[in-house]
Amino acid sequence: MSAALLEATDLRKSWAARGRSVVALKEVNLTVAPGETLGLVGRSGCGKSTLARVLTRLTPPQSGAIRFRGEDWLALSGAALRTARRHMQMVFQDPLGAFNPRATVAGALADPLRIHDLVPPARRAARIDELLERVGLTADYARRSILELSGGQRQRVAIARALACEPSLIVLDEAVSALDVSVRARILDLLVDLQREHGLAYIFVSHDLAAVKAVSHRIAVMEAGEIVEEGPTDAVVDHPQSPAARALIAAVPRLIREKP
Ligand SMILES: Nc1ncnc2c1ncn2[C@@H]1O[C@H](COP(=O)(O)OP(=O)(O)OP(=O)(O)O)[C@@H](O)[C@H]1O
Repeated sequence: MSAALLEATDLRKSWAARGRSVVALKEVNLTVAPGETLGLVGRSGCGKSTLARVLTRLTPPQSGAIRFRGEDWLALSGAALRTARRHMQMVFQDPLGAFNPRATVAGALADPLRIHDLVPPARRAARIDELLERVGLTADYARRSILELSGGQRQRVAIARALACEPSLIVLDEAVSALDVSVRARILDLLVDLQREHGLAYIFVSHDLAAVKAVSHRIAVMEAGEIVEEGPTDAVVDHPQSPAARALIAAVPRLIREKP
């Protein structure tokens, strides 16, 4: 039996755009172990978001296989898929698009608790307070509207909503890219703390190698729909082998590169 939490094999995906076909993924293979962060990095348009969407089953691949928690993930449907989905959560760059803008924070966090029947109704309010506390927000945020939050606060609520599902894997697609540097650093610290506490695995998708380096155990470098390099974070950052990895490293300011 494989020890991988997630194992993707030979994923292929093309998009139809303006009458022609764009190959976004060509035979992509990757694995993620329980409790591990795989950083997925590459320049704009290389296929990172497509891969994130295929792994989370927001988009079907043309071919390939995905095993998640020992199950054939692409074969699940109906009630079995709805039940299994809570184990793989996704956080996007713009969480506003992922929330009902009219919802309150409490409403947004109550949805997964109710849908997946994770805590009895009488315990929900207390669980929402706990989740807010876990992401560094006070309980009085529960009453606020999603619209009145800052980008960083909204991203914390998006992470809290993912945590509410008690997932084994969170796919974060450019989840900190829109935040200013100090907020970004605090969210990255939060992700690392949550991983230690809950044994979560992450796929951390970003074009920003400095952010990827800060949180990842391993890095996979994508170029034109393929993973062209993959290895432990230090090996990829210190001794990049592929032109794509070298170009990404050259683009990181020297002070960040040399930070311990
Ligand atoms: N819904 C879609 N319809 C048509 N083409 C798409 C669609 N989504 C992505 N593509 C194309 O697939 C390729 C890969 O795009 P993708 O968004 O996966 O890259 P990315 O690495 O995430 O880029 P970025 O960092 O800019 O978000 C690009 O050529 C893109 O134009």
